[in-house]
Amino acid sequence: MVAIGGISLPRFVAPSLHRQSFSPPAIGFARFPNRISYRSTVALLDEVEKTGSRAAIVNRKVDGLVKSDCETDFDATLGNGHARNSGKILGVLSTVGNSTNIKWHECSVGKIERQSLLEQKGCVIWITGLSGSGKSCVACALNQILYKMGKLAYILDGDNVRHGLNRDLGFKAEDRAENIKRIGEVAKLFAHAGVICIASLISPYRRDRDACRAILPDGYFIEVFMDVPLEVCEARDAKGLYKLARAGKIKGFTGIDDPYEVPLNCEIVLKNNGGSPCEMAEKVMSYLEQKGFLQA
Ligand SMILES: Nc1ncnc2c1ncn2[C@@H]1O[C@H](COP(=O)(O)OS(=O)(=O)O)[C@@H](OP(=O)(O)O)[C@H]1O
Ligand SMILES: Nc1ncnc2c1ncn2[C@@H]1O[C@H](COP(=O)(O)OP(=O)(O)O)[C@@H](O)[C@H]1O
Repeated sequence: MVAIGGISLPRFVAPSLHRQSFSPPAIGFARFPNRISYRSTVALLDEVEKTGSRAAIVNRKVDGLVKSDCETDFDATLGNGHARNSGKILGVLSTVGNSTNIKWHECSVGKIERQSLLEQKGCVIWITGLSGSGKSCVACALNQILYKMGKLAYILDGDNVRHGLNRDLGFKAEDRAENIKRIGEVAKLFAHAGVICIASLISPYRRDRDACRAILPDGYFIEVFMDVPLEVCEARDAKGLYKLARAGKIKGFTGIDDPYEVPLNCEIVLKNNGGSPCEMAEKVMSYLEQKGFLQA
């Protein structure tokens, strides 16, 4: 661990911190001296307008950009994939679920361009585990480490999203399924935006987690299991909810009278006594680095 500005940071971030300043990068073209200039951007955009496609940018390999397989996958899962799955394509209009006569709009600034801008790859880190297992602490520690490295992450915390988007949902199985589905879809959009999206929610049912995995390209859904026994979570009881559940004042509480299905083949397992949240986040960082998510 190293202590910088009163914040303890794990070893993982120390080398880069020695080399570079802490300030978050400025936004705008000025930040990318090694990238395409404003003048040539305008020229390219003119060409895009003329040809009506993003191919001008992609095929000219500006800044080494090439449309990758993964982007094709993302495009498919975002729009056309759904239309194709619905089996009903009416010329350029599609029917997706109950949405009739809709059309997918393309833009010349795509995932590859955003990745290049952010110097990272968007993905979803899905942290699952019992209440009190340490999901939020790990999510926050991970977010801090990434921020200090100049990487953009965003946390979708079950508790927080239930304050807004999912405020209409309770804790019955179908409400949890809807909660997880919506957060999965939002997380996919963040990943497509190039952001490292950290979803932290109990997500107790395997089927619901697997459905979120299925809407992302292979490798872009990273499931992290907080492997902390119920007794430990209950002893922590940070919010006093286990006590209420044991007293019968909360019904259907995960681990008490509602099931938690342990992941069978997740990417990362964080065991109880595996160290502080920061040390656990360091393990996730190693995975991200090894898989190339910390570069464009
Ligand atoms: N019945 C029941 N079961 C489990 N948890 C409950 C329940 N009622 C309220 N809470 C509080 O809601 C938080 C879990 O919300 P999630 O959106 O993560 O749950 S789920 O994924 O839809 O199962 C959870 O937060 P965490 O402790 O951070 O996990 C609890 O604070
Ligand atoms: N790695 C850890 N080791 C020991 N205690 C922890 C650890 N991570 C979290 N805790 C404790 O557990 C409590 C619940 O953590 P939290 O992140 O809120 O869990 P969750 O989001 O899964 O409900 C916190 O009050 C914290 O003190």
